[in-house]
Amino acid sequence: MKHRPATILIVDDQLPNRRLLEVLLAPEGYVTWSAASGREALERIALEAPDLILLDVMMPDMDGHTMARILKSKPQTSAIPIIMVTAMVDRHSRLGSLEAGAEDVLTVPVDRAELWLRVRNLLRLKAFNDFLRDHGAILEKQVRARTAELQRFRTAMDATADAIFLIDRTSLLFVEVNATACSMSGYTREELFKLGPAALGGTEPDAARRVIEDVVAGHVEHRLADVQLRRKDGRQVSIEVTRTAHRLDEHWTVVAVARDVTERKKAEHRLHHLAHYDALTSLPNRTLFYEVLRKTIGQASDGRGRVAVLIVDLDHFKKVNDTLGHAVGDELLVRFSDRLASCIQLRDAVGRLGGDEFAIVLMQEDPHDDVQARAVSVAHAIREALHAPFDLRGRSVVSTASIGISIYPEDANSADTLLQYADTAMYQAKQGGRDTSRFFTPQMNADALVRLELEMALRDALDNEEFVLHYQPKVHLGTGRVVGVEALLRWQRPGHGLVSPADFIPVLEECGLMVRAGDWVIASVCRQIRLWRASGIGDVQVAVNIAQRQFIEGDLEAEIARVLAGNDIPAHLLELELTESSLMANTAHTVAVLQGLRRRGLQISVDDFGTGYSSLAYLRRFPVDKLKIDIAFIRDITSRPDDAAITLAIIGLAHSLKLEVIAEGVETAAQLAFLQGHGCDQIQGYYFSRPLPLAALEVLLREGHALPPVTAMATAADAEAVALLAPR
Ligand SMILES: Nc1nc2c(ncn2[C@@H]2O[C@H](COP(=O)(O)OP(=O)(O)OP(=O)(O)O)[C@@H](O)[C@H]2O)c(=O)[nH]1
Repeated sequence: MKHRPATILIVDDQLPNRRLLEVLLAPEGYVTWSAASGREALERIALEAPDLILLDVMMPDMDGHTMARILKSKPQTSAIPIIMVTAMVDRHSRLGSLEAGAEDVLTVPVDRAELWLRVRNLLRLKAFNDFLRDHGAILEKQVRARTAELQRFRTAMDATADAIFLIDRTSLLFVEVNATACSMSGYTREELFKLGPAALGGTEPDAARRVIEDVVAGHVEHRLADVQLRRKDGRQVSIEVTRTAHRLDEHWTVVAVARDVTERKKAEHRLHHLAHYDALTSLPNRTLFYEVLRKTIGQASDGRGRVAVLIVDLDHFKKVNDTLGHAVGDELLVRFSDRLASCIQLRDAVGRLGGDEFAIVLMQEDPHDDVQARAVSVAHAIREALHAPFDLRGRSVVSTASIGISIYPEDANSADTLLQYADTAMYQAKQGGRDTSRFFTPQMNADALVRLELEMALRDALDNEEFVLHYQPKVHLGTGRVVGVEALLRWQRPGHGLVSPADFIPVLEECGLMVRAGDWVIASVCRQIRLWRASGIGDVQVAVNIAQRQFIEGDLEAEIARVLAGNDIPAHLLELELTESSLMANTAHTVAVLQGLRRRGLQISVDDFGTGYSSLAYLRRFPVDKLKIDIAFIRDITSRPDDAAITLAIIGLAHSLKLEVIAEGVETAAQLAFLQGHGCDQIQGYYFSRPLPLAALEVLLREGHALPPVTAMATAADAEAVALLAPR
């Protein structure tokens, strides 16, 4: 760029002086302006400022000093360098010039070289100062622009509805946040700067670091993530986050933009609910029920389980609508759906398919669970539940239902077909006169009939005193003597003889009669103990089996206390046997009940031990006196090393916990010898005695049958030779 020549204003009242200076400066290429007085000079400067002023000190209207002071006092002119030109050479005069603001003083006659040098130096100084001033102004402008830009950026950041968090990769701390981040999290900016994503996400720092590293590596860039943000007040906010990584020099920063989606999630949830649940009954609608059925079938197909589908349709529902009105009809549907739900278990599902048609899916929980039998029980329970009239706005309404049942996999493999077949079966139930149920498969209908008869007969059995108790002795291996008996429930079914417990106990459980039957057993046993004490037989300890339901329903402890007191017998004569699995279920409550019973002096033993998953540590928590080794281990104890090892482990475990051990199902002398040889305390089994009816047991007790003492039974071969029931 070509520089413009410097402009120099010469101020002197003497024309020759001005001319002389112009002439002297001309060779240097400067542009010179002239003024004959201070006033004229000021006017000229006001038009355009020169780069330098050569100023005469002595002038008539305004002397040089005055003019210099004026120029230096104004910001527009203070930077113009002034050289005073004076004939006065004394120190006082020079200092006066400098004091007035002049940068330099030249004395006349002017030396050409000195003039050039001084002018040049001052012009250079001025140029440098101008540059500094201009540069400062530019910098200042840039800073102002940058600040404004940042301010705009921050305003924009703060104005967005999304929360923005800048996270430092190394420290995992927030280094910048916007206003929404503060309002969303409930923290101030300063508080947030001490936190990082782990604190807000409620995760471990390692997990947060993995996420940040993934973002930096580009694995999750721009992907939306649904996360829960934990506010300062502890509330959770559902947010949707996008994260991007940015690198500046060696530093990585991750920008997380979070949007509060709580309202959207709620709306989605509401929509989902509307789309999947029936508005009247709040039950799953056809769509959701179909999904549940499909999933249940999927699970069953993995585990080779069975599934039952029941379609339940109210009979003549239209009449209710027509006679009592639609609103009453609606109310009946709601109340009926409540009763339906009470007929199934937690793991089952019920839905409303539409109108007065409902559906139920029953799932098999374990291999012993018979879904087909349960379907019969549930259908029966639904019909029973409908026996009580509905009180609908003061009107008593009785209703019945027709039920159709299909079974996976016997009838079909798909949800559609199963529903269709259950519907067909339901239609057959309607055809069959309503208020009944039908399976899709004829054979299943026959089975259902048998099962229903069994259920009905069992209900009568309790009222008609058809149950009896048999007793199997328990023998102490140290003394060989009978130390107690186990009471076993038997059913003397009229016209059928003695029914196997395996056939009726599960039905008792399924149709909810187990607690009543259990109470009957406890009452009968206690009465029997009292009778034995009154007779010559004396004290006999009797073990009764307690079902899991007896712990859950009713007040077992109070019931037992009442019966013991009613018969005036000591508590230690009653022993309770629980299976390992019922002990493990519902632990807190079970432990409390057992502790109460044990404080009263009852003996507690764990039945079928070894078939569950009890660990030593777990067992310690239960108040237990005895472990009964399951028959499954005893059966092959002398031929299968595994069973022998488990039996030995149980004996060792029991003794280390100061518990007694009893082996059940001992049938041979070899089994007996093994158990005796390894310190088992008691046995029970056919080897000594089968379960006996009361009269036979009383003979055995009176005659004092016993096993020979342990020393006489050293080996298995010896044991075989020992008389089975040697009289004492
Ligand atoms: N109150 C009420 N009625 C409904 C609703 N949805 C359907 N309905 C009525 O329920 C009745 C269903 O009738 P159906 O099941 O075909 O016949 P039904 O009278 O029950 O006779 P059967 O099923 O053959 O024993 C129809 O009258 C429908 O209008 C509802 O949400 N509320």
